[in-house]
Amino acid sequence: MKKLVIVGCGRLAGIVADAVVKGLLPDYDLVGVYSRTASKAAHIVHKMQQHGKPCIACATLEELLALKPDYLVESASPAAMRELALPALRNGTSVITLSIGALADETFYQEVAETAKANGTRIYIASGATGGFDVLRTASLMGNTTARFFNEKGPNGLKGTPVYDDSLQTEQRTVFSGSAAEAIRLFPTKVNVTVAASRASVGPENMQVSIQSTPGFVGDTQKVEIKNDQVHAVVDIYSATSDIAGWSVVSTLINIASPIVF
Ligand SMILES: NC(=O)C1=CN([C@@H]2O[C@H](COP(=O)(O)OP(=O)(O)OC[C@H]3O[C@@H](n4cnc5c(N)ncnc54)[C@H](OP(=O)(O)O)[C@@H]3O)[C@@H](O)[C@H]2O)C=CC1
Ligand SMILES: O=C([O-])CC(=O)C(=O)O
Repeated sequence: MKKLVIVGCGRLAGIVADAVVKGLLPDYDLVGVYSRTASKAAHIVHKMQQHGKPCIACATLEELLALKPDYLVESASPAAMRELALPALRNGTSVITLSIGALADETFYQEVAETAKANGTRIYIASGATGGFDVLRTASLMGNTTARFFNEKGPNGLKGTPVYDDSLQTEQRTVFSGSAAEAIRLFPTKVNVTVAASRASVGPENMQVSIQSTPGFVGDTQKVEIKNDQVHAVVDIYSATSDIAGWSVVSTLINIASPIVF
């Protein structure tokens, strides 16, 4: 059995824990969880215990890593990913991350890659609310490639960000246009998808991103378009909630343990 832990016990972590309970991840034991607010970690532990699965709530990241997990699911934030990636990799723990925005920083990205290699560990970039990383990478390898990313949200999905004002409730507007690197700086927890798609293709500085706010729109559309001399591919995903991102972690974990890999 592989030892699994989770950092960041919110909505998406709950989907992973439920998958363990439902028997969708038979190759893993969820041995520990850690979250900024202790009660969130305790909630997952309680659920696991109700199903006869031992799991502990750790008070610190160090305590969690001392469990010597094989895999750590990061479902917290890009800031958390920045803090935990190197210690986890040095601990012999591979990381499945949803907060790919942390990997927009080139220096950090290289350091993570070198540390993973030196320790026989890996970072797995979950497809999250987008996907098609196989075709994005393949088309990029062919050369002369451009890529762009379009995200549509409702105004409520932008509340608390620097671009939000009440006029967005009645007016459709492009609220951001720039690179994926700039996008994740402005919306640190909302556009991990753009950095993920960029890392599979042209990189965060070269992925052109636009974000449109549409009154009354519920959920997110994430559309990646890649072009080279021969290929034109569009990955266009609408999702009513972000649950697809939690399920993409379940899918990644199944892949890691599977004799047949997608
Ligand atoms: N790649 C993708 O497509 C997507 C990626 N995401 C990423 O996944 C993350 C999780 O999403 P979601 O589950 O919906 O978010 P939630 O806010 O529901 O859960 C995140 C949890 O992580 C905890 N947390 C935050 N920072 C830290 C930290 N430094 N150390 C430990 N715990 C921490 C939060 O604590 P507290 O309760 O104290 O706030 C919260 O309980 C997002 O922040 C985003 O970065 C999300 C959607 C799609
Ligand atoms: O809107 C979504 O579900 C995608 C998201 O949060 C992200 O990329 O960080």
